[in-house]
Amino acid sequence: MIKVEQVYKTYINKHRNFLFFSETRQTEAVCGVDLYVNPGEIVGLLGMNGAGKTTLIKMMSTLLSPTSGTITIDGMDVVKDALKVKSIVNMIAGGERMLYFRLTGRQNLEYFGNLYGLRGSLLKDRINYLLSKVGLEKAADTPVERYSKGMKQRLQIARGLINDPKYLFLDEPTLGLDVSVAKRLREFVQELVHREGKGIVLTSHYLEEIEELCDRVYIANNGRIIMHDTPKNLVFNITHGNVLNIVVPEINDKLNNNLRTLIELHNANIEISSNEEGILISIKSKKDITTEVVQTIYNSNVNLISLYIEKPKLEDAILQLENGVA
Ligand SMILES: Nc1ncnc2c1ncn2[C@@H]1O[C@H](COP(=O)(O)OP(=O)(O)OP(=O)(O)O)[C@@H](O)[C@H]1O
Repeated sequence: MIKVEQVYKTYINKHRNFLFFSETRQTEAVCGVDLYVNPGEIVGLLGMNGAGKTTLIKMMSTLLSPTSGTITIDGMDVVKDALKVKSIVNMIAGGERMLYFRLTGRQNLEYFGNLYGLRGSLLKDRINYLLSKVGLEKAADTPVERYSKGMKQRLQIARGLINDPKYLFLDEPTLGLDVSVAKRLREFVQELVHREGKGIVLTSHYLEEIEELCDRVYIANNGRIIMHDTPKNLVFNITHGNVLNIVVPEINDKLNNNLRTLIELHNANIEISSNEEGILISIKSKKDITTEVVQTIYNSNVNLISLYIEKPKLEDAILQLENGVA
Protein backbone atom coordinates (compact mmCIF):
# COMPACT_ATOMS: atom_id res chain seq x y z
CA MET A 1 0.00 0.00 0.00
CA ILE A 2 1.11 3.57 -0.72
CA LYS A 3 0.56 5.65 2.40
CA VAL A 4 1.04 9.42 2.39
CA GLU A 5 0.75 10.91 5.86
CA GLN A 6 0.71 14.62 6.65
CA VAL A 7 3.09 15.42 3.83
CA TYR A 8 4.32 18.94 3.19
CA LYS A 9 6.62 20.15 0.42
CA THR A 10 8.05 23.65 0.32
CA TYR A 11 10.18 24.65 -2.64
CA ILE A 12 12.84 27.14 -1.73
CA ASN A 13 14.25 29.02 -4.68
CA LYS A 14 17.04 31.56 -4.45
CA HIS A 15 16.85 34.39 -6.95
CA ARG A 16 20.02 36.36 -7.53
CA ASN A 17 19.46 40.06 -8.03
CA PHE A 18 22.52 41.72 -9.56
CA LEU A 19 25.79 40.40 -8.25
CA PHE A 20 25.58 40.44 -4.46
CA PHE A 21 21.94 40.36 -3.42
CA SER A 22 19.88 37.24 -3.38
CA GLU A 23 16.28 36.77 -2.43
CA THR A 24 14.70 33.54 -1.17
CA ARG A 25 11.22 32.60 -2.36
CA GLN A 26 9.20 29.79 -0.83
CA THR A 27 6.34 27.93 -2.48
CA GLU A 28 4.18 25.69 -0.34
CA ALA A 29 3.38 23.17 -3.08
CA VAL A 30 1.92 20.42 -0.86
CA CYS A 31 0.37 21.17 2.55
CA GLY A 32 -0.58 18.35 4.93
CA VAL A 33 -1.68 15.73 2.42
CA ASP A 34 -2.93 12.29 3.50
CA LEU A 35 -3.74 9.66 0.90
CA TYR A 36 -3.48 5.95 0.26
CA VAL A 37 -3.43 3.62 -2.72
CA ASN A 38 -4.03 -0.12 -2.47
CA PRO A 39 -2.64 -2.68 -4.90
CA GLY A 40 -5.33 -3.55 -7.45
CA GLU A 41 -6.95 -0.12 -7.58
CA ILE A 42 -6.70 3.00 -9.73
CA VAL A 43 -6.68 6.24 -7.83
CA GLY A 44 -7.15 9.55 -9.61
CA LEU A 45 -5.44 12.77 -8.65
CA LEU A 46 -7.25 15.83 -9.91
CA GLY A 47 -6.73 19.51 -9.47
CA MET A 48 -6.24 22.77 -11.21
CA ASN A 49 -2.86 23.84 -12.53
CA GLY A 50 -0.40 24.28 -9.69
CA ALA A 51 -2.49 22.23 -7.24
CA GLY A 52 0.54 20.11 -6.32
CA LYS A 53 -0.20 16.89 -8.22
CA THR A 54 3.16 16.55 -9.95
CA THR A 55 5.00 17.37 -6.72
CA LEU A 56 3.05 14.65 -4.90
CA ILE A 57 3.76 12.10 -7.63
CA LYS A 58 7.44 13.01 -7.65
CA MET A 59 7.60 12.45 -3.89
CA MET A 60 5.75 9.12 -4.08
CA SER A 61 8.11 7.97 -6.82
CA THR A 62 11.25 8.99 -4.84
CA LEU A 63 12.24 11.80 -7.22
CA LEU A 64 11.70 14.44 -4.51
CA SER A 65 11.84 14.29 -0.71
CA PRO A 66 9.00 15.67 1.40
CA THR A 67 9.85 18.67 3.59
CA SER A 68 7.96 16.89 6.38
CA GLY A 69 5.56 14.00 6.87
CA THR A 70 6.05 10.43 5.69
CA ILE A 71 5.41 8.42 2.57
CA THR A 72 5.71 4.67 2.78
CA ILE A 73 5.22 2.10 0.05
CA ASP A 74 4.60 -1.43 1.28
CA GLY A 75 6.05 -0.27 4.59
CA MET A 76 9.24 1.15 3.06
CA ASP A 77 10.05 4.84 3.48
CA VAL A 78 10.50 6.68 0.16
CA VAL A 79 13.46 8.61 1.56
CA LYS A 80 15.25 6.10 3.82
CA ASP A 81 14.55 3.07 1.63
CA ALA A 82 14.58 4.92 -1.72
CA LEU A 83 16.50 2.20 -3.58
CA LYS A 84 14.10 -0.56 -2.54
CA VAL A 85 11.11 1.66 -3.30
CA LYS A 86 12.49 2.49 -6.76
CA SER A 87 12.48 -1.19 -7.64
CA ILE A 88 8.71 -1.50 -7.12
CA VAL A 89 7.50 1.81 -8.62
CA ASN A 90 7.68 3.46 -12.04
CA MET A 91 6.17 6.40 -13.84
CA ILE A 92 4.69 6.79 -17.30
CA ALA A 93 4.26 10.35 -18.47
CA GLY A 94 2.36 11.52 -21.50
CA GLY A 95 4.05 13.41 -24.30
CA GLU A 96 7.44 12.53 -25.65
CA ARG A 97 9.68 12.84 -22.62
CA MET A 98 11.98 10.14 -21.24
CA LEU A 99 12.87 8.42 -24.52
CA TYR A 100 16.07 8.51 -26.56
CA PHE A 101 15.00 9.24 -30.12
CA ARG A 102 18.23 8.10 -31.84
CA LEU A 103 18.02 4.69 -30.19
CA THR A 104 15.61 1.98 -31.35
CA GLY A 105 12.67 0.92 -29.22
CA ARG A 106 14.57 -2.18 -28.08
CA GLN A 107 17.73 -0.19 -27.26
CA ASN A 108 15.66 2.25 -25.17
CA LEU A 109 14.23 -0.65 -23.18
CA GLU A 110 17.71 -2.19 -22.78
CA TYR A 111 19.02 1.12 -21.45
CA PHE A 112 16.20 1.59 -18.92
CA GLY A 113 16.28 -2.11 -17.97
CA ASN A 114 19.99 -1.77 -17.18
CA LEU A 115 19.21 1.15 -14.87
CA TYR A 116 17.06 -1.27 -12.86
CA GLY A 117 19.88 -3.80 -12.76
CA LEU A 118 18.25 -6.16 -15.28
CA ARG A 119 20.73 -8.02 -17.48
CA GLY A 120 21.08 -10.99 -19.85
CA SER A 121 18.24 -13.33 -20.74
CA LEU A 122 15.98 -11.95 -18.00
CA LEU A 123 16.12 -8.50 -19.60
CA LYS A 124 15.84 -9.91 -23.13
CA ASP A 125 12.73 -11.91 -22.26
CA ARG A 126 11.15 -9.00 -20.42
CA ILE A 127 11.76 -6.68 -23.42
CA ASN A 128 10.28 -9.19 -25.89
CA TYR A 129 7.27 -9.71 -23.64
CA LEU A 130 6.65 -5.96 -23.30
CA LEU A 131 7.21 -5.23 -27.01
CA SER A 132 4.59 -7.80 -27.91
CA LYS A 133 2.27 -6.55 -25.15
CA VAL A 134 2.32 -3.01 -26.57
CA GLY A 135 2.32 -4.21 -30.20
CA LEU A 136 5.77 -2.93 -31.15
CA GLU A 137 7.54 -6.18 -32.11
CA LYS A 138 7.85 -5.18 -35.76
CA ALA A 139 9.13 -1.70 -34.97
CA ALA A 140 11.45 -2.91 -32.20
CA ASP A 141 14.62 -2.24 -34.21
CA THR A 142 13.52 1.06 -35.77
CA PRO A 143 14.89 4.30 -34.29
CA VAL A 144 12.29 6.01 -32.11
CA GLU A 145 12.55 9.22 -34.16
CA ARG A 146 10.65 7.37 -36.87
CA TYR A 147 7.84 6.31 -34.53
CA SER A 148 4.38 7.91 -34.64
CA LYS A 149 3.04 9.62 -31.50
CA GLY A 150 1.01 6.52 -30.59
CA MET A 151 4.04 4.24 -31.03
CA LYS A 152 6.17 6.49 -28.81
CA GLN A 153 3.48 6.39 -26.16
CA ARG A 154 3.31 2.60 -26.36
CA LEU A 155 7.07 2.48 -25.93
CA GLN A 156 6.71 4.78 -22.90
CA ILE A 157 4.35 2.22 -21.43
CA ALA A 158 6.81 -0.61 -22.05
CA ARG A 159 9.55 1.53 -20.48
CA GLY A 160 7.39 2.20 -17.42
CA LEU A 161 6.78 -1.54 -17.00
CA ILE A 162 10.37 -2.66 -17.54
CA ASN A 163 10.93 -3.33 -13.82
CA ASP A 164 7.47 -4.95 -13.47
CA PRO A 165 6.52 -2.31 -10.88
CA LYS A 166 3.86 -3.04 -8.31
CA TYR A 167 2.81 0.64 -8.31
CA LEU A 168 2.61 2.85 -11.37
CA PHE A 169 2.25 6.61 -11.62
CA LEU A 170 0.54 7.66 -14.82
CA ASP A 171 0.90 11.37 -15.48
CA GLU A 172 -1.37 12.44 -18.35
CA PRO A 173 -0.75 9.12 -20.15
CA THR A 174 -3.11 9.76 -23.08
CA LEU A 175 -1.99 13.33 -23.76
CA GLY A 176 -2.27 14.01 -27.49
CA LEU A 177 -3.19 10.44 -28.46
CA ASP A 178 -5.81 9.48 -31.07
CA VAL A 179 -9.14 8.40 -29.63
CA SER A 180 -8.58 4.74 -30.59
CA VAL A 181 -5.00 4.60 -29.24
CA ALA A 182 -6.16 6.24 -26.00
CA LYS A 183 -8.97 3.70 -25.70
CA ARG A 184 -6.55 0.78 -26.11
CA LEU A 185 -4.28 2.33 -23.51
CA ARG A 186 -7.17 2.62 -21.03
CA GLU A 187 -8.03 -1.04 -21.61
CA PHE A 188 -4.41 -1.98 -21.01
CA VAL A 189 -4.33 0.03 -17.77
CA GLN A 190 -7.44 -1.82 -16.56
CA GLU A 191 -5.77 -5.12 -17.41
CA LEU A 192 -2.69 -4.14 -15.40
CA VAL A 193 -4.86 -3.43 -12.39
CA HIS A 194 -7.42 -6.18 -12.58
CA ARG A 195 -5.26 -9.05 -13.87
CA GLU A 196 -1.88 -8.14 -12.43
CA GLY A 197 -3.05 -6.36 -9.26
CA LYS A 198 -0.94 -3.24 -9.79
CA GLY A 199 -1.79 -0.08 -7.87
CA ILE A 200 -2.06 2.96 -10.11
CA VAL A 201 -2.12 6.70 -9.48
CA LEU A 202 -3.51 8.54 -12.48
CA THR A 203 -3.52 12.23 -13.30
CA SER A 204 -5.35 13.34 -16.40
CA HIS A 205 -7.02 16.43 -17.72
CA TYR A 206 -9.50 14.15 -19.48
CA LEU A 207 -12.10 13.84 -16.78
CA GLU A 208 -14.01 11.15 -18.64
CA GLU A 209 -10.88 9.04 -18.41
CA ILE A 210 -10.73 9.54 -14.64
CA GLU A 211 -14.43 8.76 -14.33
CA GLU A 212 -14.10 5.59 -16.42
CA LEU A 213 -10.95 4.23 -14.82
CA CYS A 214 -10.67 5.33 -11.20
CA ASP A 215 -11.98 3.57 -8.14
CA ARG A 216 -11.37 6.64 -6.01
CA VAL A 217 -10.40 10.23 -6.74
CA TYR A 218 -8.53 12.84 -4.70
CA ILE A 219 -9.15 16.47 -5.61
CA ALA A 220 -6.28 18.81 -4.79
CA ASN A 221 -6.35 22.58 -4.56
CA ASN A 222 -3.49 24.83 -3.47
CA GLY A 223 -1.50 21.87 -2.15
CA ARG A 224 -4.35 20.44 -0.07
CA ILE A 225 -6.74 17.56 -0.67
CA ILE A 226 -10.16 19.15 -0.61
CA MET A 227 -12.24 16.10 -1.51
CA HIS A 228 -11.82 12.34 -1.72
CA ASP A 229 -14.41 9.78 -2.79
CA THR A 230 -15.51 7.48 -5.61
CA PRO A 231 -16.18 9.35 -8.88
CA LYS A 232 -19.89 8.57 -8.52
CA ASN A 233 -20.12 9.99 -4.98
CA LEU A 234 -18.06 13.04 -5.89
CA VAL A 235 -20.39 13.85 -8.77
CA PHE A 236 -23.40 13.34 -6.54
CA ASN A 237 -22.07 15.34 -3.61
CA ILE A 238 -20.83 18.25 -5.70
CA THR A 239 -23.74 18.54 -8.11
CA HIS A 240 -26.46 17.38 -5.67
CA GLY A 241 -27.85 14.73 -7.96
CA ASN A 242 -29.59 14.36 -11.27
CA VAL A 243 -31.77 16.94 -12.93
CA LEU A 244 -35.23 15.77 -13.90
CA ASN A 245 -36.59 17.73 -16.88
CA ILE A 246 -40.30 17.58 -17.63
CA VAL A 247 -42.19 19.39 -20.35
CA VAL A 248 -45.92 20.07 -19.86
CA PRO A 249 -48.33 22.17 -21.95
CA GLU A 250 -49.50 24.22 -18.93
CA ILE A 251 -49.15 24.53 -15.17
CA ASN A 252 -52.53 24.78 -13.47
CA ASP A 253 -53.04 25.80 -9.83
CA LYS A 254 -53.33 22.19 -8.68
CA LEU A 255 -50.02 21.21 -10.30
CA ASN A 256 -48.37 24.35 -8.97
CA ASN A 257 -49.43 23.60 -5.40
CA ASN A 258 -48.71 19.88 -5.57
CA LEU A 259 -45.26 20.45 -7.02
CA ARG A 260 -44.37 23.02 -4.36
CA THR A 261 -45.38 20.54 -1.63
CA LEU A 262 -43.29 17.79 -3.20
CA ILE A 263 -40.28 20.05 -3.63
CA GLU A 264 -40.44 21.19 -0.01
CA LEU A 265 -40.83 17.62 1.19
CA HIS A 266 -37.65 16.50 -0.60
CA ASN A 267 -35.73 19.72 -0.17
CA ALA A 268 -35.32 19.87 -3.96
CA ASN A 269 -34.76 22.81 -6.30
CA ILE A 270 -37.14 23.71 -9.06
CA GLU A 271 -36.71 25.94 -12.10
CA ILE A 272 -39.45 26.73 -14.57
CA SER A 273 -38.79 28.02 -18.08
CA SER A 274 -40.30 27.51 -21.50
CA ASN A 275 -39.02 25.86 -24.63
CA GLU A 276 -40.49 25.16 -28.06
CA GLU A 277 -42.28 22.06 -26.74
CA GLY A 278 -44.03 23.79 -23.84
CA ILE A 279 -43.23 24.64 -20.21
CA LEU A 280 -40.01 23.08 -18.95
CA ILE A 281 -39.88 22.11 -15.27
CA SER A 282 -36.35 21.24 -14.08
CA ILE A 283 -36.07 19.59 -10.69
CA LYS A 284 -32.77 18.95 -8.95
CA SER A 285 -33.01 16.61 -6.02
CA LYS A 286 -30.67 14.47 -3.92
CA LYS A 287 -33.19 11.63 -4.08
CA ASP A 288 -34.69 10.23 -7.27
CA ILE A 289 -38.26 11.57 -7.19
CA THR A 290 -39.18 10.87 -10.83
CA THR A 291 -42.11 8.58 -9.92
CA GLU A 292 -43.56 11.07 -7.42
CA VAL A 293 -43.29 13.95 -9.90
CA VAL A 294 -44.96 11.99 -12.71
CA GLN A 295 -47.70 10.92 -10.31
CA THR A 296 -48.22 14.55 -9.23
CA ILE A 297 -48.58 15.67 -12.86
CA TYR A 298 -51.04 12.87 -13.53
CA ASN A 299 -53.08 13.72 -10.40
CA SER A 300 -53.22 17.36 -11.48
CA ASN A 301 -54.83 16.39 -14.81
CA VAL A 302 -51.93 17.78 -16.84
CA ASN A 303 -50.47 15.99 -19.86
CA LEU A 304 -46.82 15.08 -19.93
CA ILE A 305 -45.16 16.05 -23.24
CA SER A 306 -41.68 14.75 -22.48
CA LEU A 307 -39.39 13.70 -19.66
CA TYR A 308 -35.60 13.36 -19.59
CA ILE A 309 -33.00 13.02 -16.86
CA GLU A 310 -29.68 14.84 -17.02
CA LYS A 311 -26.97 12.88 -15.25
CA PRO A 312 -24.06 15.17 -14.38
CA LYS A 313 -20.59 13.89 -15.17
CA LEU A 314 -17.37 14.34 -13.26
CA GLU A 315 -16.54 17.19 -15.64
CA ASP A 316 -19.70 19.07 -14.58
CA ALA A 317 -18.86 18.46 -10.93
CA ILE A 318 -15.29 19.72 -11.26
CA LEU A 319 -16.43 22.79 -13.17
CA GLN A 320 -18.92 23.52 -10.42
CA LEU A 321 -16.24 22.97 -7.78
CA GLU A 322 -13.73 25.18 -9.61
CA ASN A 323 -16.27 27.98 -9.81
CA GLY A 324 -16.93 27.65 -6.09
CA VAL A 325 -13.31 27.24 -5.06
CA ALA A 326 -11.61 29.75 -7.36
N1 LIG B 1 10.91 23.16 -8.82
C1 LIG B 1 10.04 24.06 -8.34
N2 LIG B 1 10.47 25.17 -7.72
C2 LIG B 1 9.61 26.07 -7.21
N3 LIG B 1 8.27 25.95 -7.28
C3 LIG B 1 7.78 24.87 -7.89
C4 LIG B 1 8.63 23.87 -8.47
N4 LIG B 1 7.85 22.91 -9.04
C5 LIG B 1 6.56 23.30 -8.82
N5 LIG B 1 6.52 24.47 -8.14
C6 LIG B 1 5.33 25.19 -7.68
O1 LIG B 1 4.63 24.32 -6.78
C7 LIG B 1 3.23 24.43 -6.98
C8 LIG B 1 2.67 23.04 -7.32
O2 LIG B 1 3.18 22.66 -8.60
P1 LIG B 1 2.89 21.23 -9.26
O3 LIG B 1 3.64 21.20 -10.55
O4 LIG B 1 3.14 20.17 -8.27
O5 LIG B 1 1.32 21.33 -9.54
P2 LIG B 1 0.41 20.48 -10.54
O6 LIG B 1 -0.86 20.26 -9.80
O7 LIG B 1 1.13 19.29 -11.03
O8 LIG B 1 0.18 21.50 -11.72
P3 LIG B 1 0.00 21.20 -13.31
O9 LIG B 1 -1.35 20.60 -13.48
O10 LIG B 1 0.09 22.60 -13.86
O11 LIG B 1 1.14 20.33 -13.73
C9 LIG B 1 3.03 25.48 -8.07
O12 LIG B 1 2.81 26.72 -7.44
C10 LIG B 1 4.35 25.48 -8.81
O13 LIG B 1 4.60 26.76 -9.37
